[in-house]
Amino acid sequence: MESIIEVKNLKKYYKSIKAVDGVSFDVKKGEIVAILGPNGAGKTTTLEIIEGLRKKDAGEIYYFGKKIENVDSNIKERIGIQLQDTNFFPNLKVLETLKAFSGLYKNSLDVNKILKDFNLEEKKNSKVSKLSGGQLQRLALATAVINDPVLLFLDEPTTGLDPQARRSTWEKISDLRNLGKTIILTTHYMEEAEFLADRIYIFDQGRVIAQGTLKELIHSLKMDSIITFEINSNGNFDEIKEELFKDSNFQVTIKENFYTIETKDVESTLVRIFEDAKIKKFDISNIVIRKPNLEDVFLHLTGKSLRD
Ligand SMILES: Nc1ncnc2c1ncn2[C@@H]1O[C@H](COP(=O)(O)OP(=O)(O)OP(=O)(O)O)[C@@H](O)[C@H]1O
Repeated sequence: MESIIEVKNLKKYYKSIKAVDGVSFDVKKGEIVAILGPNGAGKTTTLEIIEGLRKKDAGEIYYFGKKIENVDSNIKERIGIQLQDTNFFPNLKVLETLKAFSGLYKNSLDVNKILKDFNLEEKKNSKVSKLSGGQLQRLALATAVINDPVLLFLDEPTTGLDPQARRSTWEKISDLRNLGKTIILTTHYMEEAEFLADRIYIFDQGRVIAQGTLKELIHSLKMDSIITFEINSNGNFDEIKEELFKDSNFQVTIKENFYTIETKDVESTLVRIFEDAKIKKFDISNIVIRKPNLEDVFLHLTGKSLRD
């Protein structure tokens, strides 16, 4: 399938900080690609280099199959950018803001249709400074699509939003994909990448540490389920705590009285846990069996949590 963006061995160093350290990826026509990573992983720097807002130190960038050195006006007409913090003029009204953005392009969509599509009709005469976080985010998305771009860059499109506003932004982004847009977004929410992305690149410390579809990334863990539970004992539990399941081939993590066991065989693992509980006289509570997620992929690769 046709690549809309391709990046090869991109680098950007700030003195000793390797913000982007040899990143390669591509985005194909019609897909949503998520760059997932913790704070400081290099997501924004990567995006802003491709958008032409920062200079690269090394690497190659291809737009629509052609190698480019600068993001020229031809490309600018065909892309839409939502920055991490869009600073609108606070005293400008919503409609005025959209008109100002539409004036930047040769071709732009009808402003009234955009107001409707992004559920901002009621707010068209409100000053930007009076908008809620969710409304501001919708305005940022609306300004990013005003030129009807082929490719959309969304930098952390839902950071700071409450769960309801986040959901509705996700729906909006899905609608844009259904309209045929190609989208690259950054996020540090694994749920966002899980919900939206056709393919995911996991970033850490300026590098791509894993990539694939959600299914492929989870599959790479080679575990089917994760069982967590709490153990309580009347006896001196601390003494046996580390010894429990030591003779098993379980992958066990202990945090206070909470055990996490990764397993390919839920049934036999559960049998073993309850047998041990009976023999060694401890109680089990709060047992949860869940499927692995992107957080587990990240934890396995880096030994740390996405939100540390
Ligand atoms: N202009 C700059 N000068 C110096 N260091 C910078 C600059 N911009 C970014 N960095 C550093 O580069 C690294 C990557 O930053 P970047 O903003 O790209 O990460 P990020 O993954 O987007 O993080 P976040 O999720 O917090 O936005 C960080 O260590 C950051 O402090």
